Amino acid sequence: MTKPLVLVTADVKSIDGFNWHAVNSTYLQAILKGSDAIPMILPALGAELDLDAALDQVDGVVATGSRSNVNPQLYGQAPTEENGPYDPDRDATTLPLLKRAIERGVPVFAICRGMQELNVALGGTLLTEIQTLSGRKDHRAPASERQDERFRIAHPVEVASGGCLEAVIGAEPFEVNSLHRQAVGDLGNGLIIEAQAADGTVEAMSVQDSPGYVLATQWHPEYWVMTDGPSKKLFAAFGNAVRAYRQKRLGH
Ligand SMILES: N[C@@H](CCC(=O)NCCCC(=O)O)C(=O)O
Repeated sequence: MTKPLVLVTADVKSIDGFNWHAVNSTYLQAILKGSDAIPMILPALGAELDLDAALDQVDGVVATGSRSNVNPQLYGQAPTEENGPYDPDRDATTLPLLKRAIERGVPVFAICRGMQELNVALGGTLLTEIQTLSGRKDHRAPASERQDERFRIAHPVEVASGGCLEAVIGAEPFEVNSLHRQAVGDLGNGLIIEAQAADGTVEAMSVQDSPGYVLATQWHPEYWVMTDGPSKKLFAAFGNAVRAYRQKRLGH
Protein backbone atom coordinates (compact mmCIF):
# COMPACT_ATOMS: atom_id res chain seq x y z
CA MET A 1 0.00 0.00 0.00
CA THR A 2 1.28 3.50 -0.82
CA LYS A 3 1.52 5.81 2.16
CA PRO A 4 -1.58 7.80 3.07
CA LEU A 5 -1.61 11.59 2.61
CA VAL A 6 -2.82 13.82 5.46
CA LEU A 7 -3.77 17.50 5.12
CA VAL A 8 -2.40 19.64 7.94
CA THR A 9 -3.90 23.05 8.70
CA ALA A 10 -1.61 26.09 8.65
CA ASP A 11 -1.43 29.36 10.54
CA VAL A 12 -0.72 32.65 8.80
CA LYS A 13 2.38 34.34 10.22
CA SER A 14 3.86 37.70 9.18
CA ILE A 15 7.60 37.26 8.58
CA ASP A 16 9.88 39.78 6.80
CA GLY A 17 6.84 41.76 5.62
CA PHE A 18 5.13 38.79 3.98
CA ASN A 19 2.37 36.37 5.00
CA TRP A 20 3.72 32.84 5.50
CA HIS A 21 1.56 29.73 5.92
CA ALA A 22 3.20 27.83 8.76
CA VAL A 23 2.89 24.58 10.72
CA ASN A 24 4.81 23.59 13.85
CA SER A 25 7.08 20.70 12.86
CA THR A 26 5.96 18.62 15.86
CA TYR A 27 2.65 17.89 14.08
CA LEU A 28 4.43 16.94 10.85
CA GLN A 29 6.82 14.59 12.69
CA ALA A 30 3.98 13.01 14.66
CA ILE A 31 2.05 12.24 11.45
CA LEU A 32 5.19 10.90 9.78
CA LYS A 33 6.44 8.75 12.68
CA GLY A 34 3.34 8.23 14.81
CA SER A 35 0.85 7.56 12.00
CA ASP A 36 3.24 6.43 9.24
CA ALA A 37 1.58 8.88 6.84
CA ILE A 38 2.76 11.80 4.71
CA PRO A 39 1.80 15.28 6.00
CA MET A 40 0.75 17.83 3.38
CA ILE A 41 0.44 21.43 4.56
CA LEU A 42 -2.83 23.05 3.42
CA PRO A 43 -2.32 26.83 3.08
CA ALA A 44 -4.89 28.96 4.92
CA LEU A 45 -6.33 30.41 1.72
CA GLY A 46 -9.94 30.25 2.89
CA ALA A 47 -12.63 30.60 0.21
CA GLU A 48 -9.96 30.62 -2.52
CA LEU A 49 -9.48 26.90 -1.88
CA ASP A 50 -11.57 24.19 -3.53
CA LEU A 51 -11.76 22.06 -0.39
CA ASP A 52 -13.51 19.17 -2.11
CA ALA A 53 -10.77 19.04 -4.73
CA ALA A 54 -8.20 18.88 -1.92
CA LEU A 55 -10.16 16.28 0.06
CA ASP A 56 -10.57 14.16 -3.11
CA GLN A 57 -6.82 13.55 -3.05
CA VAL A 58 -6.06 12.84 0.62
CA ASP A 59 -6.77 10.28 3.30
CA GLY A 60 -7.02 12.37 6.46
CA VAL A 61 -7.00 15.82 8.08
CA VAL A 62 -5.12 17.07 11.13
CA ALA A 63 -6.25 20.41 12.60
CA THR A 64 -3.32 21.68 14.66
CA GLY A 65 -2.96 23.74 17.79
CA SER A 66 -2.09 27.41 17.74
CA ARG A 67 -1.64 30.31 20.16
CA SER A 68 -4.20 32.23 18.12
CA ASN A 69 -7.87 31.96 19.05
CA VAL A 70 -10.97 31.28 16.96
CA ASN A 71 -12.66 34.64 16.41
CA PRO A 72 -15.60 34.86 18.90
CA GLN A 73 -17.74 36.41 16.13
CA LEU A 74 -17.90 32.87 14.71
CA TYR A 75 -19.86 31.74 17.75
CA GLY A 76 -21.90 34.87 18.32
CA GLN A 77 -19.64 36.77 20.71
CA ALA A 78 -17.54 39.91 20.45
CA PRO A 79 -13.77 39.75 19.87
CA THR A 80 -11.63 41.59 22.43
CA GLU A 81 -8.04 42.80 22.48
CA GLU A 82 -7.11 40.56 25.40
CA ASN A 83 -8.68 37.46 23.81
CA GLY A 84 -6.48 37.67 20.75
CA PRO A 85 -4.43 37.10 18.76
CA TYR A 86 -6.78 35.94 16.01
CA ASP A 87 -6.07 34.28 12.64
CA PRO A 88 -9.03 34.95 10.33
CA ASP A 89 -7.44 33.14 7.38
CA ARG A 90 -6.98 30.03 9.49
CA ASP A 91 -10.59 30.26 10.72
CA ALA A 92 -11.86 30.73 7.15
CA THR A 93 -10.02 27.59 6.05
CA THR A 94 -10.20 25.13 8.94
CA LEU A 95 -13.83 25.50 9.97
CA PRO A 96 -15.24 24.61 6.51
CA LEU A 97 -12.49 22.01 6.02
CA LEU A 98 -13.42 20.13 9.20
CA LYS A 99 -17.14 20.28 8.43
CA ARG A 100 -16.63 18.98 4.88
CA ALA A 101 -14.14 16.28 5.90
CA ILE A 102 -16.58 14.93 8.49
CA GLU A 103 -19.47 14.98 5.99
CA ARG A 104 -17.35 12.99 3.53
CA GLY A 105 -16.06 10.50 6.13
CA VAL A 106 -12.42 11.64 5.78
CA PRO A 107 -10.58 10.76 9.04
CA VAL A 108 -10.04 13.79 11.29
CA PHE A 109 -7.69 14.33 14.21
CA ALA A 110 -8.24 17.78 15.77
CA ILE A 111 -5.77 19.03 18.40
CA CYS A 112 -6.22 21.91 20.83
CA ARG A 113 -7.21 24.88 18.63
CA GLY A 114 -8.31 22.22 16.18
CA MET A 115 -10.75 20.79 18.73
CA GLN A 116 -12.10 24.27 19.43
CA GLU A 117 -12.50 24.86 15.69
CA LEU A 118 -14.37 21.56 15.40
CA ASN A 119 -16.79 22.61 18.11
CA VAL A 120 -17.43 26.01 16.52
CA ALA A 121 -17.68 24.51 13.01
CA LEU A 122 -20.52 22.28 14.28
CA GLY A 123 -22.35 25.19 15.92
CA GLY A 124 -20.88 25.17 19.41
CA THR A 125 -19.33 27.95 21.48
CA LEU A 126 -16.10 28.48 23.42
CA LEU A 127 -15.34 29.66 26.92
CA THR A 128 -12.54 32.24 26.90
CA GLU A 129 -9.84 32.91 29.50
CA ILE A 130 -11.01 29.91 31.54
CA GLN A 131 -8.35 30.55 34.15
CA THR A 132 -10.48 33.51 35.26
CA LEU A 133 -13.68 31.46 35.55
CA SER A 134 -14.93 30.25 38.93
CA GLY A 135 -14.27 26.54 39.45
CA ARG A 136 -11.82 26.26 36.56
CA LYS A 137 -8.11 25.55 36.95
CA ASP A 138 -5.41 27.35 34.98
CA HIS A 139 -4.88 25.28 31.81
CA ARG A 140 -2.22 27.53 30.34
CA ALA A 141 1.32 26.40 29.62
CA PRO A 142 3.91 26.95 32.36
CA ALA A 143 5.81 30.21 31.85
CA SER A 144 9.06 28.89 30.39
CA GLU A 145 11.29 29.35 27.36
CA ARG A 146 11.91 25.60 27.28
CA GLN A 147 9.33 23.74 25.12
CA ASP A 148 9.73 20.47 27.04
CA GLU A 149 8.73 22.44 30.12
CA ARG A 150 5.78 24.14 28.41
CA PHE A 151 4.50 20.81 27.08
CA ARG A 152 5.09 18.94 30.32
CA ILE A 153 2.39 16.63 31.70
CA ALA A 154 -0.03 18.83 33.65
CA HIS A 155 -3.15 17.01 34.83
CA PRO A 156 -5.19 13.79 34.58
CA VAL A 157 -8.23 13.31 32.38
CA GLU A 158 -11.18 11.00 33.00
CA VAL A 159 -12.15 8.91 29.97
CA ALA A 160 -15.87 8.65 29.10
CA SER A 161 -17.13 5.09 29.29
CA GLY A 162 -17.79 3.20 26.05
CA GLY A 163 -16.59 5.96 23.70
CA CYS A 164 -14.05 6.29 20.87
CA LEU A 165 -11.26 7.47 23.17
CA GLU A 166 -11.69 4.47 25.48
CA ALA A 167 -11.47 2.21 22.43
CA VAL A 168 -8.11 3.79 21.54
CA ILE A 169 -6.52 4.35 24.94
CA GLY A 170 -8.51 2.39 27.52
CA ALA A 171 -10.77 3.34 30.41
CA GLU A 172 -8.19 4.35 33.01
CA PRO A 173 -7.52 8.04 33.68
CA PHE A 174 -4.19 9.28 32.26
CA GLU A 175 -2.05 12.40 32.39
CA VAL A 176 -1.96 15.02 29.63
CA ASN A 177 -0.20 18.30 28.90
CA SER A 178 -2.12 21.58 28.84
CA LEU A 179 -1.51 24.78 26.86
CA HIS A 180 -4.81 26.58 26.43
CA ARG A 181 -6.81 29.61 27.66
CA GLN A 182 -10.06 28.61 26.01
CA ALA A 183 -12.31 25.58 26.24
CA VAL A 184 -15.44 24.06 24.76
CA GLY A 185 -18.57 25.85 26.01
CA ASP A 186 -21.86 24.74 24.42
CA LEU A 187 -21.31 21.51 22.49
CA GLY A 188 -21.63 21.65 18.71
CA ASN A 189 -24.21 19.48 16.93
CA GLY A 190 -23.52 15.77 17.30
CA LEU A 191 -20.38 16.22 19.41
CA ILE A 192 -19.78 13.70 22.19
CA ILE A 193 -17.55 14.35 25.20
CA GLU A 194 -14.83 11.68 25.33
CA ALA A 195 -12.78 12.98 28.26
CA GLN A 196 -12.88 15.70 30.91
CA ALA A 197 -10.52 17.28 33.40
CA ALA A 198 -11.40 17.33 37.11
CA ASP A 199 -12.71 20.91 36.77
CA GLY A 200 -15.14 19.86 34.03
CA THR A 201 -13.09 21.19 31.11
CA VAL A 202 -13.84 19.15 27.98
CA GLU A 203 -10.59 17.43 27.02
CA ALA A 204 -11.62 15.17 24.12
CA MET A 205 -14.55 14.81 21.74
CA SER A 206 -15.90 12.67 18.91
CA VAL A 207 -18.81 13.09 16.47
CA GLN A 208 -21.95 10.98 16.91
CA ASP A 209 -22.74 8.75 13.89
CA SER A 210 -19.78 10.18 11.99
CA PRO A 211 -19.26 8.33 8.67
CA GLY A 212 -15.51 8.37 9.35
CA TYR A 213 -12.97 8.44 12.19
CA VAL A 214 -13.11 11.70 14.16
CA LEU A 215 -11.27 12.35 17.41
CA ALA A 216 -10.38 15.69 18.99
CA THR A 217 -8.15 16.40 21.98
CA GLN A 218 -7.60 19.62 23.92
CA TRP A 219 -4.14 18.40 24.88
CA HIS A 220 -1.12 17.86 22.62
CA PRO A 221 -0.38 14.20 21.85
CA GLU A 222 1.92 15.22 18.98
CA TYR A 223 4.59 16.58 21.30
CA TRP A 224 5.48 13.33 23.17
CA VAL A 225 4.29 10.92 20.47
CA MET A 226 7.55 8.91 20.52
CA THR A 227 7.62 8.36 24.29
CA ASP A 228 4.13 8.73 25.80
CA GLY A 229 1.80 5.69 25.65
CA PRO A 230 -1.55 7.47 25.12
CA SER A 231 0.01 9.83 22.56
CA LYS A 232 1.45 6.89 20.61
CA LYS A 233 -1.91 5.11 20.64
CA LEU A 234 -3.75 8.19 19.36
CA PHE A 235 -1.46 8.70 16.38
CA ALA A 236 -1.33 4.94 15.67
CA ALA A 237 -5.16 4.82 15.65
CA PHE A 238 -5.27 7.81 13.31
CA GLY A 239 -2.72 6.06 11.08
CA ASN A 240 -4.92 2.95 10.93
CA ALA A 241 -7.93 5.10 10.06
CA VAL A 242 -6.20 6.92 7.19
CA ARG A 243 -4.79 3.65 5.78
CA ALA A 244 -8.25 2.07 5.85
CA TYR A 245 -9.68 5.17 4.17
CA ARG A 246 -6.98 5.08 1.47
CA GLN A 247 -7.65 1.40 0.83
CA LYS A 248 -11.36 2.20 0.38
CA ARG A 249 -10.60 5.30 -1.74
CA LEU A 250 -7.94 3.82 -4.02
CA GLY A 251 -8.10 0.07 -3.53
CA HIS A 252 -4.47 0.02 -2.35
N1 LIG B 1 -5.24 29.38 21.44
C1 LIG B 1 -6.21 28.43 21.95
C2 LIG B 1 -5.82 27.02 21.55
C3 LIG B 1 -4.64 26.55 22.33
C4 LIG B 1 -3.60 25.81 21.51
O1 LIG B 1 -3.82 25.34 20.39
N2 LIG B 1 -2.43 25.73 22.09
C5 LIG B 1 -1.27 25.32 21.38
C6 LIG B 1 -0.28 26.41 21.48
C7 LIG B 1 1.11 25.87 21.57
C8 LIG B 1 2.06 26.85 22.22
O2 LIG B 1 1.60 27.61 23.11
O3 LIG B 1 3.23 26.84 21.85
C9 LIG B 1 -6.33 28.53 23.46
O4 LIG B 1 -5.49 29.23 24.06
O5 LIG B 1 -7.25 27.91 24.04
